[in-house]
Amino acid sequence: MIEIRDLHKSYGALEVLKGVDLVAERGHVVSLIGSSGSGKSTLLRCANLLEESQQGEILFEGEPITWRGHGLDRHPSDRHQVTRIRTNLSMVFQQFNLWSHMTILQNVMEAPVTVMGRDKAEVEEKARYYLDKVGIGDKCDMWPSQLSGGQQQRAAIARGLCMEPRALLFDEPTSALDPELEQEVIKVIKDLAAEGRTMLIVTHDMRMAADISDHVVFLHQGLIEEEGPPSELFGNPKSERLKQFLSATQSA
Ligand SMILES: Nc1ncnc2c1ncn2[C@@H]1O[C@H](COP(=O)(O)OP(=O)(O)OP(=O)(O)O)[C@@H](O)[C@H]1O
Repeated sequence: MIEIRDLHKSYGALEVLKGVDLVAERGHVVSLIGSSGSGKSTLLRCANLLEESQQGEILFEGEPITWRGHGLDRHPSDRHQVTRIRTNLSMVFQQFNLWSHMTILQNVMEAPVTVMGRDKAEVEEKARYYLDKVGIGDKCDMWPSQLSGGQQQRAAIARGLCMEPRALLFDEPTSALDPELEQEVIKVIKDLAAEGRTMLIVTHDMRMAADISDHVVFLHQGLIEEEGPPSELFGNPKSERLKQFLSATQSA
């Protein structure tokens, strides 16, 4: 379970998150929707300790993981804790960030072997398993540049999975995919949630949010305007802002 309580985040004078409270239950898929600039990615980045928040708390399975005061990654013991948290709460980025000088298999194995110190042979077995699971088991020895955008995205998901995290944070997981591949990625995400992993997903794709989510959160200018099960949020939106947002996305 991920719990976010009264989270505030500013970039200089720009207040991006203004007191966000959110709960993602274990094994649930929670989608974050909202206009560009509403703070969705910032919220994910705070949960993955890529950003420091100024106020509030984030708890992962009851443990506070909020970071504040002395800069991320500076102190060796902090670095250790950051690594531990990131391996439990793995993030899949909008840009795939695959290492161009490593094969797909090496990319997927890198963090578990070099950062987490796991046994190489075991990691390789898992890496191949997860690459198969996302449908690119035959691309292990290729370079990222030899893969299509959708295949690179799936490699990035396999890389996140190979760390065997208890939660996955996705920033626009299907943005570069054609509809068929999008369905494959959606299936992977649903399977992972069914295994008990918690998923927090930022998306502009309302169809996907409706299909995949247990809970949908609509952010507006750094605050939660409305949240609930997808059937309610999309079927019977209450806030005028959400109604406007949904009709704008439908006509886009
Ligand atoms: N590193 C940064 N430094 C300064 N401002 C930033 C930084 N990152 C994000 N912002 C600003 O914070 C606000 C929220 O950005 P964020 O990326 O969280 O929004 P978003 O809802 O994910 O948007 P989008 O849907 O366009 O991805 C924006 O106004 C953005 O310009």
